[in-house]
Amino acid sequence: MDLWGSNVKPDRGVNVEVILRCRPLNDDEKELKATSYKQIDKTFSFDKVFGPTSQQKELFDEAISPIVNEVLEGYNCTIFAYGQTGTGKTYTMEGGRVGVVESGEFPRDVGIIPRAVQQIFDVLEARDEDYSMKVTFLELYNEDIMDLLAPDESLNGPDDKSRKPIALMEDGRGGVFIRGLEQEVVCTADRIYKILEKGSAKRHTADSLLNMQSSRSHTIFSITIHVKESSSNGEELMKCGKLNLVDLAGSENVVRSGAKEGRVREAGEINKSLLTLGRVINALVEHSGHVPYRDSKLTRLLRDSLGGNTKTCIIATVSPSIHSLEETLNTLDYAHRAKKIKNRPEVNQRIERLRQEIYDEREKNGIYTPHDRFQIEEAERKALVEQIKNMEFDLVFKDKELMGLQKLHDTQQTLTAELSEKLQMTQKDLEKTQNTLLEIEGRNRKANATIKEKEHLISHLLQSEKSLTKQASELLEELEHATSEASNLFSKLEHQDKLENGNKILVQKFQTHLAKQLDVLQQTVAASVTQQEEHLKSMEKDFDYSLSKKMGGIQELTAQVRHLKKTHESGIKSLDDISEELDMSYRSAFSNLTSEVSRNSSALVGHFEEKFLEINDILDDIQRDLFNQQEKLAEFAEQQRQGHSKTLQLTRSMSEAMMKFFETLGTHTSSLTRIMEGTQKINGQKLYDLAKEFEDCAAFEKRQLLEKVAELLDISNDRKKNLVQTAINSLLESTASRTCKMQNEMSNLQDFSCSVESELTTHMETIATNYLVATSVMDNGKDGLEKCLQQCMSESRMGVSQLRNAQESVLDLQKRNFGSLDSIVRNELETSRMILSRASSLALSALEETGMADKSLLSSIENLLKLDHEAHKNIRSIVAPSFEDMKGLGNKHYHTILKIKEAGKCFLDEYKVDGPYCLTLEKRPSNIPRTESIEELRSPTFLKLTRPFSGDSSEQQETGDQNIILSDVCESVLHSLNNSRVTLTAIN
Ligand SMILES: Nc1ncnc2c1ncn2[C@@H]1O[C@H](COP(=O)(O)OP(=O)(O)OP(=O)(O)O)[C@@H](O)[C@H]1O
Repeated sequence: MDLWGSNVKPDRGVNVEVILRCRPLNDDEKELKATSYKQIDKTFSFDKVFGPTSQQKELFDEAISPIVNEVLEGYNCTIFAYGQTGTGKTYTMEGGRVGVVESGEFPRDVGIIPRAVQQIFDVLEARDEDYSMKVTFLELYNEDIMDLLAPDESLNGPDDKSRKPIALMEDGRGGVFIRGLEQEVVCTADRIYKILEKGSAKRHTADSLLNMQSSRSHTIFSITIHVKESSSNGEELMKCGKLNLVDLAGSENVVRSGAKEGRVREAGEINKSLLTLGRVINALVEHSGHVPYRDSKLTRLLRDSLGGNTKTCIIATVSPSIHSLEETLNTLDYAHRAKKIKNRPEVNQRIERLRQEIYDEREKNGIYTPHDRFQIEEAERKALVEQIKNMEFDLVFKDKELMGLQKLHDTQQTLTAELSEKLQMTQKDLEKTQNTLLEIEGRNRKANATIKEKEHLISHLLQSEKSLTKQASELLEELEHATSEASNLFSKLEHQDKLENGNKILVQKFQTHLAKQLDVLQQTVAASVTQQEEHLKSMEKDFDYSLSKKMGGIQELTAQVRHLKKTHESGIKSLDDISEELDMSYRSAFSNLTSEVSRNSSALVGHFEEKFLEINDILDDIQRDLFNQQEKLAEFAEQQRQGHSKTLQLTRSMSEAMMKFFETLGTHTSSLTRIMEGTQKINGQKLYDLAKEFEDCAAFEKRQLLEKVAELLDISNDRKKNLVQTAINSLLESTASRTCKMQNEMSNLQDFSCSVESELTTHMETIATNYLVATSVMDNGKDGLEKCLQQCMSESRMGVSQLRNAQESVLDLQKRNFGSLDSIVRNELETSRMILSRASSLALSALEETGMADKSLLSSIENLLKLDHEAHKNIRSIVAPSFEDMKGLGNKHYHTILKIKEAGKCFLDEYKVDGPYCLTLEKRPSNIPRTESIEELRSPTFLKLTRPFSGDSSEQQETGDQNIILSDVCESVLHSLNNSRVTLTAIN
């Protein structure tokens, strides 16, 4: 008869409860800042979740306390702690030391087990019911079950090799039991704490990278409670509840846990148990027919808790560190799947018949049984003991067998794993080898095909070579012919080279001649300019000198005239005085009148004569001075005229020289153009001849070789033709463009010469007009000056004649007075008075006239001076621009010469750009045999393209393109010869 639960209806299936607990960051993780805000799109749902700040009490009260109550109701309950190492499984299950419990409050880090124990005792004590409590504490290490409550004397420590594992037995009803497992009956909570502490100390631990005190085993702490209750119908009921508290080993992978040597197996076993646990969970979730409980001892022990009649709670512990992310996700996935497992919890209860039994059992005083039942039971017991003994014997045998089989199975599994690994490797190797084989086969096929192709080609080539060898001798002759043609061509080129050299010398000569002529011209112009400048300067100097001298003379004249005037005035005054004296002393000194009058008259006449003579002298001086000036002016004018005419002559000669030079330049330019055109024509003709000859030769070759290697030769000939044609075209193009450029330059030069010529003519004309203007102005000045001088002279003459008239009239009066002195005494006074007054008035009028004449003379002199100044100014105004013009002309002339020189240089450069090239075939050295290959012909020893140049590196660089083009021509000739695979005889 089933003692427990046979008369109890099973509860409806309930899911495994899953709680998630995340521990806080430890100090190392805080230092490493191992948090992350990386978002992972995965959702897991759990019954309860406890964060890093959650406390032990909080977790117990909210999640575990109800389970403990259910245990007290007679249910079997299991609480697992599952998670990566170091995530707080042991902390959650056991926690810190309990120590001394004050006023029923544990220290805050005390875990589930002590708190559950405390709750059980509290409830049972409060109910005041009969109960008994037993605890077991076992460890599953490397698939061996160890009793952590075994007496101390059998153990020497956690790693004691003498520790014997205890056997896990089938109970025959699908369940298991552990033979020899110590069950300790406990009456107080303290006792349990001690047992727990002792057992924990014996547990296998090791330091791993993730936890300094890492549990290397699974532990199961079980509390079994028997409680006797009275039912409503007065019957006594016995309820039996069992609480399994399972602390699993870390679920991390071996590598990450840093398992050292010897610990790998340990990790493997731990993983094996956990893997089996995972498979069992999967099978239960997926409702597979077979649940592999038997694959590990852990699953065999927890069979009831997974899919059985036990209420199960899994506490999944995780770390908040980013470094544990993968493991955390695995734990979450594992726990989430486990949540789907359904158990069918049942209450373990039976009707109390033997209260005494419980009492005895508790008190350990034996059990009271009625006699009849005792006999029956005793018989049953004996039979059962016998049966058990037999069974135990069988079991031991079977256990041994099983262990042997298990070991065999394990060895087989390892072997299988190794073999499968080897198989996989071999398969990979095979695949690789197959691939390599395929590749090699492919290559082989290709190589075979290539060999066949090459064989075919070789045979074809051999045939071709034979035929070519035959042709070679024929071609040799052809080549000799071609060589002689080439030597002809080279001699032609040499001739052209000579021609070009002659041209070059001509150009150089022309340039030196041009330079010389230009230098002479420059010197002549400079000399002419300086001479003219000197002339003008001396003219200016002379003019200044004459002007200053004239000024001195005029000033002297003015002073003398003024002196004369004063003298005249004083004479008149004394005359007046005398007449008045005469008048006053008329009556008293009439007798002395004649003598006095005659004396006075003679004095007057003498004075007049003297003054007249003086005036005459002065006037003569003035006249002489004026004559001198006139002569000098005439002389200056003549000199100036001569200077101008000389300048004109020089300018004309210069112009003629320039004209001649430009004519010579034009002739040379046109002759050069003609030479260039001739050269171009000759070049074109030669190139045309060369192309024609080449084409003929190529056509001939083509005809000869067409039958044998028609296709190859076609391509070769076309290529050769194209090459030669392109080279010729480009050469022609370049020659034409260069000629065009040269013609342009020539026309530019001619235009420039024309413009210079016209400019020169204009300048000459301007100079001539300026000269004429200057001459006419000079002539005009001279005429004006002459007129002034003549006027001055006539006025002086007039003055002299007037003075003479006055003298004559005075003398006449004197004569008349002397003749009729006696007869006209009385009337004489009147007459004398009249004469005197008349003389006075005449003197006054003469004075006035003299003053007037003086004034007019002075004004004439001033006018003359003004005219002289104006003439001087005019001359200066003419001379200064003449100077400037001369300088400008000199500068322009200098620049023009420079430009001409530059143009000459440009012309020479241009001529050089199109400089001669010559293809020289040098003489074969005597030490090389006549039948050398074409490759050696390519060597510069035999054939080279040279271009004579003046040694200027820049010139060489500038003309590099022409070199390349001609090189290409030469290269193409060589190429064609090379392609023909012929040998060349000596070239001389
Ligand atoms: N919730 C928590 N609050 C505070 N400290 C904790 C918490 N969980 C774990 N710890 C601390 O983390 C460390 C590791 O915890 P524990 O040894 O319990 O991990 P474990 O999962 O049992 O590891 P293993 O599988 O290696 O045995 C301990 O020092 C423990 O005190």
